[in-house]
Amino acid sequence: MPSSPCEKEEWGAKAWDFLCNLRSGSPLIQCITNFVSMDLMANTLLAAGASPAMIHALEEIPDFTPHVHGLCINIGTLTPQWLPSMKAAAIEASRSAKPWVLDPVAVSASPFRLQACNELVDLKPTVIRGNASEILALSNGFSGPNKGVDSNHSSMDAVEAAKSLAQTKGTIVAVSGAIDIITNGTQVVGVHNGVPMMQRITATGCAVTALISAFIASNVEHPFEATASALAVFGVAGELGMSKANGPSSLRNHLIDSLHVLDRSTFLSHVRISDL
Ligand SMILES: Nc1ncnc2c1ncn2[C@@H]1O[C@H](COP(=O)(O)OP(=O)(O)OP(=O)(O)O)[C@@H](O)[C@H]1O
Ligand SMILES: Cc1ncsc1CCO
Ligand SMILES: [Mg+2]
Repeated sequence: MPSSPCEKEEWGAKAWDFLCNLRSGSPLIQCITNFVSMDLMANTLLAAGASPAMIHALEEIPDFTPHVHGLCINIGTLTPQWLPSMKAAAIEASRSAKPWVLDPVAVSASPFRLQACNELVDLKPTVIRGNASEILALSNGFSGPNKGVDSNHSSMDAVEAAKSLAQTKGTIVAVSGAIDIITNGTQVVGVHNGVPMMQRITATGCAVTALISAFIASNVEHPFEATASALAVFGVAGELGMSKANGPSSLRNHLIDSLHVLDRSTFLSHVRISDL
């Protein structure tokens, strides 16, 4: 459903305020993530104004995690050795009332991955962010052949699965794609920003999940709106970056630069968030 001009302005102004809160507060975000995404994720957080820390040793969780503002857990290159750190950090975050986000990368690739993901979901992430194939698989408890870490579904195919997952698990669910879908089980919002070439850069999804962690850590009273805002800011940075890029490699750099210099009027003229 297209948004009214008033609704559009309200969402844009809110999303900008949330980015300002992130920039002024510079939250410390712990990321336990896959080897592919570490660089882009850390640089995305820095460009947005947050402070990333890729700390994953089980021995360090009790000392470090209580001091972070937000946590991002991503199972992209999961091994049995990493899972205890992820669970310990999630438990510590919940205990100290810090928001955390789960990225269920390639959840259907194996029963091991699905089981690990289900165990992490039971530790009550504030937000789950995946592509459409991942959210469909997680919601339906499906493990079987899929397209690895990439999606072979449209985000709109996953709206009901996302709502059902949000309702049964009591979390916010975000599905990335041409239209990013954000739901808390009742309300559904769409973000119509971004460019298709963002899919041709590995770990843009992982990076936006980390950005969601920083947005919800900086706006703890409003995790649903902050999640939509993070996706909109990242999408707008992609659009601005694309206007200077020649392909995926230069888009990666221009997206980071655009996120760093993003100003209010440019953001407000590009942001497209609406109720669905
Ligand atoms: N067709 C599209 N048009 C506009 N933006 C898109 C499109 N597809 C993806 N995006 C944007 O690209 C980013 C990454 O989303 P994507 O769904 O590709 O994540 P992903 O599959 O989890 O990626 P990865 O696993 O490589 O990190 C999101 O910000 C999303 O909004
Ligand atoms: C390519 C790839 N493989 C495992 S994680 C990852 C990064 C994108 O999700
Ligand atoms: Mg992904």
